[in-house]
Amino acid sequence: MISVEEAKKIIEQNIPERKTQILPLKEAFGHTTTEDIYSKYNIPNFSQSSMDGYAIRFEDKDLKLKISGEMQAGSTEQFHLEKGNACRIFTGAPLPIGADTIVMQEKALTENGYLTVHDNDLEKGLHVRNAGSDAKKDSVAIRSGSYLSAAAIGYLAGIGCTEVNVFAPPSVSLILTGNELLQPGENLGFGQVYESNSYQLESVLKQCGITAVKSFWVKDDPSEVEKMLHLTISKTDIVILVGGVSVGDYDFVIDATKQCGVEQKFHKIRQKPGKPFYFGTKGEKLVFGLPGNPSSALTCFYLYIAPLLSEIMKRPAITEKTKATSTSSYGKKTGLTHFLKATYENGKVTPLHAQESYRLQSFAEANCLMILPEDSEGCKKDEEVEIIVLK
Ligand SMILES: Nc1nc2c(c(=O)[nH]1)N[C@H]1C(S)=C(S)[C@@H](COP(=O)(O)OP(=O)(O)OC[C@H]3O[C@@H](n4cnc5c(N)ncnc54)[C@H](O)[C@@H]3O)O[C@H]1N2
Ligand code: MOO
Repeated sequence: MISVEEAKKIIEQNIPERKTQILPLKEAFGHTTTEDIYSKYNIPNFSQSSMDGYAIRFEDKDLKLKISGEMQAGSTEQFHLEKGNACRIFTGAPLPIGADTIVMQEKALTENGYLTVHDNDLEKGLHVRNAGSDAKKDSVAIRSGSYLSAAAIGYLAGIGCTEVNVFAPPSVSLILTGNELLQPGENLGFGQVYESNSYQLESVLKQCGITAVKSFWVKDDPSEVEKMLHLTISKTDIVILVGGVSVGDYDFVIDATKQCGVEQKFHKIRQKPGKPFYFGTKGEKLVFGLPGNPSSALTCFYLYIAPLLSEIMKRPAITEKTKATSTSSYGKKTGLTHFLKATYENGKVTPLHAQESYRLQSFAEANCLMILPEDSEGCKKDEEVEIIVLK
């Protein structure tokens, strides 16, 4: 058995080469750019008004100005503003040639086609959006390695971009093993268990930006497990087997990985939950074996697979390590790192009541995992501990 830190290091040493992908802009949310993106145009492409009002020459502000024209958003014809004149203008409309300042209509009086300005705060250039102020023609609008937030997608659309080169999400297969598993919706019979791992894992994979997930169910039958592993390794970048990684007579996952030529990197970690976690590789393909207990499976995912996916796709992490003060004491034996389902608020962390790995009830309430290191005997009330916040 290896330590949590050793397991993390081994996974980091086996990160496959990153792939890139060109995506239509509307599908690129949450991805990270692989190259600088240039603006083909000055944005805005013309100087424009940011208010409904009147365009004037600043030097004319104290004169009675003749309103000699009108510009609305979408006007494609240019208008020349002569000295001593004003032009009616609306938000987003091009500034007339010669105008340099916008007077808000609330700060102007009009009478018989003439305008007087009543704005003590008027400055030259007020309410003018200069051409190229949001992006300069032929300059970098978004740097390589930028996370594409909703705002970034909007900004790229605003400079006329239609597609972007991003780090590609790996494709993932989930193989759920177990004769006892039943789909939610069916009547639960004696000895049966609702299959919940694919639900939580597909959800958290989605949170990690992975939508190309295929889930397969196989019985506890060595040849079925092997056949499915063989098929999924050939078709996807990452295979996650769930259940059947322990030492029982019907746990066939480790044998199947051997039969499929997967090189074992580790099996079993000194941690609770998730002790029998498995990791192996076949070429660039990664194979994980998550323990079947739902709480163990999800904990291992947060600890090891989520950070790996963030690294592959250069996305922000979905967890964050920080420190907090424990509101209660918690005792444990030395030898395993414990990850307790807990709640975190205002710098304080409270371990929840149900820590057994078959239970998801406390996990459903938790917003963090409290870390009690391998060599510790737990923590005391008011002691500072490390936690992993689940975003
Ligand atoms: N003699 C030993 N027995 C066990 C050990 C050990 O060290 N020595 N380790 C225990 C630990 S810790 C864990 S964790 C489990 C892991 O077992 P497996 O990965 O082989 O998982 P299964 O036996 O297939 O299932 C465990 C448990 O989880 C339920 N399960 C499985 N898949 C799903 C699913 N998709 N949805 C919902 N529930 C699922 C399954 O019904 C079992 O109750 O091994 C211990 N044993
Ligand atoms: O480690 Mo197991 O994952 O405790 O139930």
